Amino acid sequence: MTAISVRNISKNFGETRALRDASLEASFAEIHAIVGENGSGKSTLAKIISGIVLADGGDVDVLGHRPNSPTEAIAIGVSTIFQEMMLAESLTIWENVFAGSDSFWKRSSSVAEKKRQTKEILERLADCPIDPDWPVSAVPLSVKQWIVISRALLQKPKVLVFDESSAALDLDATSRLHHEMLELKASGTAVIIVTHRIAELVKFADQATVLRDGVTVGKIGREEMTEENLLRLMSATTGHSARAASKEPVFVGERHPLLEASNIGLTDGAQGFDFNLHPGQIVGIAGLDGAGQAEFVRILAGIDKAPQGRVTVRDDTGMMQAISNLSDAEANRIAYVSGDRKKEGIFANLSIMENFGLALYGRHSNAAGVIDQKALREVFDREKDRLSIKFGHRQDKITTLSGGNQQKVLIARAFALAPRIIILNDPARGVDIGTKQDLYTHLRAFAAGGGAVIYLSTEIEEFFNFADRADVFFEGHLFASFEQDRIGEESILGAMFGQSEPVDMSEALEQELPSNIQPQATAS
Ligand SMILES: Nc1ncnc2c1ncn2[C@@H]1O[C@H](COP(=O)(O)OP(=O)(O)OP(=O)(O)O)[C@@H](O)[C@H]1O
Repeated sequence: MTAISVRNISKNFGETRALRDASLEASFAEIHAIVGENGSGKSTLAKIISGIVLADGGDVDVLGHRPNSPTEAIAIGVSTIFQEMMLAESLTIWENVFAGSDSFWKRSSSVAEKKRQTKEILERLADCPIDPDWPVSAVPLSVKQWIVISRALLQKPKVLVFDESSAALDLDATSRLHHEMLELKASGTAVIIVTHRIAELVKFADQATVLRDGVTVGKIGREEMTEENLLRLMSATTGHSARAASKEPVFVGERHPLLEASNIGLTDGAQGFDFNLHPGQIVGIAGLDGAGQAEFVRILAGIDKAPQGRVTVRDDTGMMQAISNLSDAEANRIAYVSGDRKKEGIFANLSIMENFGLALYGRHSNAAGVIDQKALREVFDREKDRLSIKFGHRQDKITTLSGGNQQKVLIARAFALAPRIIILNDPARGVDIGTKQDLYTHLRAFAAGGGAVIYLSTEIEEFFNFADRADVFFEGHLFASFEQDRIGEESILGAMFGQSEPVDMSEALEQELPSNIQPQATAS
């Protein structure tokens, strides 16, 4: 039975044609994915189904209605989970879970009951103890994502729309989420999911609608659902799928570490661990949510201070300089790209250009502080071409960009800073597969030129054919380290669950350089 039938939809935002001819048919008891490159119109289509955006043209039938507002959509049984988390940070967890719910449940449940339900669902989903009275501001990004998900699930929807493009969920959490989706499907719900995680989608979606430049270019059923088929349809014009993840030429040069972290403890009194990074090296960082890896990369980037231990970077003269705050990091050309772009990355009220240029003003202004806008625009144009950022005008607000394109602006800003070390904290969340491949190519070229990369990812597949070393965190410390040829799903997953022998990183410091970094032949 058809739950959703939208046909020949068009939608413009000013001059941007977000959807030109989009159609989607989904049944009850079905998991239906919407896939496509960044900016292809996936979120816009999802928002039309949820009544958040109104179509300019075409037929919309959702559960027999054409929802004209989110409230109308909720009233007919549509729940939505969006990319950009809508949470009131100063309120408690339970207040957020039940925000706006009283009108649907007609104040049927007491505060105590709401708290009980919040605790029950969140502990199941987040797999950790939760106090419903905690303020949302105190919980990590992944728990915030679960709060938004719980809010939608508790409404027992007939249609659930899930725009997961930037979901902050690790591997284990993703499988719990898939389990919830399968349960919903079994109870008859039509689950619509917007995703870039093609490899996972192939395992559990029943149908996929593929968008390219605002047009539905195909629908793929369970039997034909392979990564190759999806990628071919998604990127027929760009040929991204054909791009092999080949290794670039490697950096030939400096033998000494560029960055060293010694005796780092993420909590006071913790057993310390060491870490090093050489020029030309790409180090992947993994771990289950809460294992310490996110805190660690923030320390390396000078954002937070290590409770214990010391981070140093070799400066241009060969001296090791301490990194204890952001200005140390900036002075030593360490750039940071956050995956939590809403909290740490973008300034929602500023334009695309302002968001890009903020950190560059110092470099492109004269002695009187006047910014050289022309020079800045040139840098922007170069970076936007490099990362294929799609937008209307430079002066449009950054929030008018699709999620993936916002993320690209932040990556472009990091490159434009001409860093020596780039630290990326799950940067590919919400970024389409073609752009991911481009990002890997840029990062490899950056490393080949003598830069060094620290790349935290919740998708360990990202490390394959890309990272020179993968360091895995477990229970608050660096637990295992794998060189290139040992980077694989089994090794990394095992370590994420604490299943391999911890390595002694102080020994690793003494060891040979990674195989891809050859010492330079010295002319004598
Ligand atoms: N509110 C808005 N104002 C202006 N332009 C918008 C708005 N919302 C979306 N767009 C534009 O419409 C196009 C499609 O955006 P949409 O968010 O639907 O893409 P998407 O496929 O979900 O992308 P992503 O994978 O990056 O999340 C983009 O070019 C985007 O910049």
